[in-house]
Amino acid sequence: MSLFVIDRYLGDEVDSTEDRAKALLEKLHQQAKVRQLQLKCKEQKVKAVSKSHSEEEVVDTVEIQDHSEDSEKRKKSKKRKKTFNDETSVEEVNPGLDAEPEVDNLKAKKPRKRKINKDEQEKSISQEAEAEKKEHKKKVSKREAKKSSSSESIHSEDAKPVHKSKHKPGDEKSGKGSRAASEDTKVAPKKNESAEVEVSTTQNEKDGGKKDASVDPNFLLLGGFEAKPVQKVLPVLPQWLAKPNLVQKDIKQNLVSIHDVPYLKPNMLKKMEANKVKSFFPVQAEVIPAILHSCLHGFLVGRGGYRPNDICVSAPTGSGKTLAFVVPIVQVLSARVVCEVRALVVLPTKELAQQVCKVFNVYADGTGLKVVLMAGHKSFSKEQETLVTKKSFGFCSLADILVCTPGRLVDHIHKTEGFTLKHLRFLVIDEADRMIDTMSQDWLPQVINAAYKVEPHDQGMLFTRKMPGVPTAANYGQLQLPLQRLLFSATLTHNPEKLQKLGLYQPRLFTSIYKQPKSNTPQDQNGPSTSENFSLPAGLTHYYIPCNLNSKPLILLHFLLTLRFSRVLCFTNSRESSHRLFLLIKLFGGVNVAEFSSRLTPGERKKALKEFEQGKLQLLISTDATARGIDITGVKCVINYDAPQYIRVYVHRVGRTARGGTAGLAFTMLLRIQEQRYMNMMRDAGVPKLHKQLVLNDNLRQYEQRYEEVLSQLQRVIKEEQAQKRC
Ligand SMILES: Nc1ncnc2c1ncn2[C@@H]1O[C@H](COP(=O)(O)OP(=O)(O)OP(=O)(O)O)[C@@H](O)[C@H]1O
Repeated sequence: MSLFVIDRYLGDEVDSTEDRAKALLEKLHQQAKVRQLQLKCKEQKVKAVSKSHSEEEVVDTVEIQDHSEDSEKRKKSKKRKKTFNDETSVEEVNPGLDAEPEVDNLKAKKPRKRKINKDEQEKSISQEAEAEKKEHKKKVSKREAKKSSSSESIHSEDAKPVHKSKHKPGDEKSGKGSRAASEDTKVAPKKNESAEVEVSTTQNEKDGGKKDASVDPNFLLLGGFEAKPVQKVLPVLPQWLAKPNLVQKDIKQNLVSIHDVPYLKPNMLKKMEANKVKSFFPVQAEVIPAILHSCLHGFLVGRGGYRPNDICVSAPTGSGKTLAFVVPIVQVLSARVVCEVRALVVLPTKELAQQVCKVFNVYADGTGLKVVLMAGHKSFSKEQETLVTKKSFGFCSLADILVCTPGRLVDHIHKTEGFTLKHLRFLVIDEADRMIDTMSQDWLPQVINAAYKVEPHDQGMLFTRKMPGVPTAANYGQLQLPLQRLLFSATLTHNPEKLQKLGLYQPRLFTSIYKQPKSNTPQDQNGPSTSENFSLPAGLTHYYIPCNLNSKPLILLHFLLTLRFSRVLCFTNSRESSHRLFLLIKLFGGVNVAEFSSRLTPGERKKALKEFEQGKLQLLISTDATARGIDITGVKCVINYDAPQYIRVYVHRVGRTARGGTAGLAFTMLLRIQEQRYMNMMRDAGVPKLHKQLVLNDNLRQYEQRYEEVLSQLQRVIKEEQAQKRC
């Protein structure tokens, strides 16, 4: 019989956990022992009856186990074999009874059993056997029902091993352990187990698996592997971008007396008054003290690991950003003893570099500071001469403040002997968004490498600068010069990915583009959006003029000749278009006009700008070369003869008027086909309402005849120019 048991077990060995099998076997073992005790007390006849019952029971039990162990796939067969070999000593098995109570019963009944007669014994045994049989049948039917049930019953099967795996192997050896093991299949799980059970059960219910009535409530239900809705990941801006320092847009309403701005020295205040600057514009009132504060503890040495915050400024065109860096740099550097390049200002164009250099010269006058322009306006060798000089003891710098374009700067870094940026304290990047776009030229990493370059003879020197790394005591134990980056633009990107290219250190953002969060949603709490959203001068009024290709030049002539607009800056999208329009207006006559584009030599461009500024020209026709940063006083009106393709271009073009808190007009000529796209672009960028300016055909008729004549002349002139070019 026992051999049969073993064979059946081995043959049908299937999935269940080791623990569960052990516990079950332990239970069977106990029951067999009890049975043995009982059998010893019984007569031979009774034994035979009992044996026949037991045989039936064993078959049942084996069947039950076959069912229950269908899921025992992970059990190792070796171990299993061993366990069942041990079991071979069990002659009879009665799996339906709980072991322990039976033993107790037996102990109590033993003395009495001797007295009861054979019939009574037989009766009681057959009753017992019947009861056992019924109980087994019940269990078998339950298990079968469970097996046939859906995924829920699979979960319940899975649950059992989890529950049982909590047993300590040692416990199973003792009787107590065996009871614990047997009880464990029915008793509610311990604290953390119950959590698992509850979660899985509720999940199961949630998942729509209606609880099968046939499932034993004592079994664990695990599972709930249903796909859950994936939460959308919202972009979160870094704190410095999400919560910037707000700069007021309206200049006139927010002027701050120069005496109310902290950290300014009397010398500087005097100089400002001498230049008729009595109040600071909002951006200056915010940024100047911030830069000066970062230099309070000496501009040369970063003590105890001190490294100043980098500063980013995004303020409208004409809001005074230039003075916001010129004033603090000049004040701080005027305390220097030895002339070294301590401030480097990088700008995208020659004209801009010249303009900024001029402002530095005004404020550095009388301080002993040397301001040098390096933008390709002189030959390379002449620039080298203005940068360094060779003395008996080595090279000496001739510049404290260097204003340059990136191309020329990189050339000098590599080719000018004795030129060093090792003492650089301020790196100013004006028109920073444009400069980020030109980062593909790799100029910034080259500047940074030059600033942190350590030459052999520098080793062990007091202020040798190391490339900033992890802030440790060792890294900051040494005194060194801090390098601070200052970024300025009217259209500075708020895109952290782009700004990351600049390797900013704990930056502070000063901006006039800031939307207060409307709600508590995470999107709104992120502060300004990273989408292209710009602020424009408060004094600027925007118009658009619906037109067609033929009426465009006539409308311009109407503005100049009839409406008598003066100091008009007119933008086209290409230098060819610029030149053609310039020739047309010139041939038409009656307007003082000049052009500004890369067709002209730097000298011709300079002359054109100067004459326009002096009011000698009524109209300056330009490409986007003058769109950025150029500060021409008195520009009353900007006309976009060709509609700009990008919002940044629009912002910079129209920003040539309404500067420094003054009023200005911006007109854009739009073909019917361009209108919708243009309006969408303006709306998305948060540009204030555009006014429609209609020009009646009647007003243009007076120019039509002359215009026809000029067109034929224009063809001829252009042909001549092309012929000259070929020669
Ligand atoms: N505090 C001030 N008081 C009077 N005028 C000022 C003051 N600050 C700047 N300005 C004048 O305002 C004009 C615009 O200044 P600036 O060129 O610095 O503007 P910006 O912000 O750099 O413009 P853009 O973005 O176009 O380069 C200049 O003519 C400048 O002289």
